[in-house]
Amino acid sequence: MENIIEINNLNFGFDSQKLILKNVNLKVPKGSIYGFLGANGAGKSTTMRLIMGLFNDKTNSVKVFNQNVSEIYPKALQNIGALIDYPAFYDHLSGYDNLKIVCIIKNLNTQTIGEVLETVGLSHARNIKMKKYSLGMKQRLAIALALISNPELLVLDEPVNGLDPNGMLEVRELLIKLNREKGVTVFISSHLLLEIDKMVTHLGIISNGEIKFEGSKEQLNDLYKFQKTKFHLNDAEKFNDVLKSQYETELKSETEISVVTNSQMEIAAINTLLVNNGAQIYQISAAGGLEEWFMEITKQN
Ligand SMILES: Nc1ncnc2c1ncn2[C@@H]1O[C@H](COP(=O)(O)OP(=O)(O)OP(=O)(O)O)[C@@H](O)[C@H]1O
Repeated sequence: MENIIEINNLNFGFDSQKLILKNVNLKVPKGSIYGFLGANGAGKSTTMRLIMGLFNDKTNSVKVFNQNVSEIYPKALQNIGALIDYPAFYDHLSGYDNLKIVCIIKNLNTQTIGEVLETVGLSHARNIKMKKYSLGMKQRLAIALALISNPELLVLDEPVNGLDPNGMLEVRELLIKLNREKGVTVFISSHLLLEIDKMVTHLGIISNGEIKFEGSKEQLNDLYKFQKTKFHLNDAEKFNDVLKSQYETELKSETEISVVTNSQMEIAAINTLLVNNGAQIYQISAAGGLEEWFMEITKQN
């Protein structure tokens, strides 16, 4: 599959004393919605700025559209819509007029404004002054701004930050629509795993400047799904002794054991072993799931 963004062995720091990004490798397939996840300060914005050529990568480790970043800008900016910092809008002007100003400055056709406002669901508010826009509407106008040159790639840094669940839903539905209907590749950063998980096809997880996971959604699901399984049962201490020679276990309470498991078959085998040893099983459940797993791998250390 063709990659629209590719980063190979990137090391980057603002001074020679401290690396902010450490041996970062990242591949954003064309046509994907790629979620770039990490806690505050993990290095997401720095990576995005390097992709956009806003920070200088002297090592030529970052490629966009198969070319070194240092060679493609500013021309390639026509083909990339970016939302890195929240854009400065004029509050006393309408959404339409704000976009018009940008079109004039960038020498773009103002006729596309109507279509872009339609895409982001703001046609009804095109003549309303921005000061009356909700946060969700402002965010969608910011995305409209990124879309104005009809780009192939969208690079969005925390576009759902500060939005309420409704605003997040609006932005999510918009991005999925752009991806499905217009084939736009979306590279989106966030620290909100559960929100991002609802829209992405691919994920990269960064922690403390290092990529901890990269792959498709399916690969991610396979990875965390069977990691730990909780067995709720009688006399957990006794049955923990039964399991611990064969499995990696943790005694959680008098009635709970957590076991590292790698497949459904293994969960069934443990269950049989426990029952054959006289255990009464009350409940079997996955420990934590995606969010717990994410917290674990993004723990700053
Ligand atoms: N211009 C800069 N000069 C020096 N250090 C910086 C600069 N920009 C960012 N950093 C540092 O780089 C590290 C990564 O920051 P970055 O903004 O990339 O993280 P982030 O994952 O985007 O986090 P957040 O969600 O908080 O924006 C942080 O320790 C930050 O303090």
